[in-house]
Amino acid sequence: MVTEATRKSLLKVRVMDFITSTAILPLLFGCVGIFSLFKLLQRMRMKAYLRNAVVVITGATSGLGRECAKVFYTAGARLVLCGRNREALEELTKELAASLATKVQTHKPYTVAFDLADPGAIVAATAEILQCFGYVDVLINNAGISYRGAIVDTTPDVDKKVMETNYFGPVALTKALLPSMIKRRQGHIVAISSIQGKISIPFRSAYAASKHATQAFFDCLRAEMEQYEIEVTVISPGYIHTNLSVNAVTADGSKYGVMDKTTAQGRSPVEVARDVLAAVGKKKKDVILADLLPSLAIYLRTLAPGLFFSLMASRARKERKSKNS
Ligand SMILES: NC(=O)C1=CN([C@@H]2O[C@H](COP(=O)(O)OP(=O)(O)OC[C@H]3O[C@@H](n4cnc5c(N)ncnc54)[C@H](OP(=O)(O)O)[C@@H]3O)[C@@H](O)[C@H]2O)C=CC1
Ligand SMILES: CCCCCCCCCCCCCCCC(=O)OCC(=O)COP(=O)(O)O
Repeated sequence: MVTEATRKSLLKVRVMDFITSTAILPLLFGCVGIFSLFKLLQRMRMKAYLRNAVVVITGATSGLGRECAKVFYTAGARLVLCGRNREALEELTKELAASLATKVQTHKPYTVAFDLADPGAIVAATAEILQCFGYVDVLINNAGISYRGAIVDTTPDVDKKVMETNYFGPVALTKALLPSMIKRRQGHIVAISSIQGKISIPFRSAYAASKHATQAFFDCLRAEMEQYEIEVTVISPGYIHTNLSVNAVTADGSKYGVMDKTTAQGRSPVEVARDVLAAVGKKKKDVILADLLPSLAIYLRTLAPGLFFSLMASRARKERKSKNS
């Protein structure tokens, strides 16, 4: 009588016989080999692309921008670090110079301080940026502010401030740098958007609007720049543990000043910066860096908008209730 255990071991033997007697095993090894070789070549190409590249990072004084500065510096990029706070930029430059030796040659970064929300400052800043190395290979539009408030309470000045910082500023800087990239037929524009550039959640109107506008603008840019071989990457992260919520602006224009639980529980900016480096190195076009639920929510918004809107309305009700209690 054949027991269950004997039947299982017989089956195993037959499967092993099949694998060894056919071409499956060499085929399997071949596939793994080709895949590993492909990955190796991809990594080598990525490293070569970033080594010595002139990379401009806005919002380099804190959070994700600061961590991006570190990973791009370590990858051998020639950096131009931008932000409003000159001292913080200088401090970061010193910190980078003092960091441990890397395999590749590193370069002392330049710093350019300006306010992205001031349209008058962008022309002068662009000239200063171009003076650093003579050209720009990669522009990372990272700087941004968030917002918390109900639409009915929010002053138009707050809507404008968020749009100036997150949308009009990066758009103006990008446009100012494009002619030199087009002339060289080389360049890469990166926009750090957000999951909220793909879906809108309650009490974030100005922020979500600015990020949706960012996504739309840079998608148009990608299509228009293809003829010049200029790359455009839009990156949409979920929550990251930075000071974004602390620095957020509220309905009346005051600082929110609170580290939200969602922000505190967000991904480490170090990890996200590594993902940004990989996305840029691989010349990705559109990248979502978020957990399963926010990623699924994007599909839900497209495939079942009615259900998505009900979920957002219920979220708004809950948030209003918890604020009033
Ligand atoms: N944290 C998160 O959960 C998420 C963040 N993001 C995006 O990541 C990007 C970086 O934010 P994060 O690091 O989290 O937040 P931080 O508040 O830590 O950093 C924001 C950066 O933007 C700069 N900045 C703000 N306003 C201006 C301005 N008017 N002109 C010039 N620079 C300015 C700040 O510099 P200064 O020193 O001048 O204030 C700072 O360096 C933003 O675009 C944000 O929308 C996207 C998804 C999730
Ligand atoms: C098929 C099943 C799908 C189930 C979907 C359920 C819907 C869940 C809603 C999830 C909402 C996620 C919001 C994520 C927001 C986010 O990650 O924002 C990133 C930021 O930019 C953070 O900025 P903030 O200032 O808001 O902290």
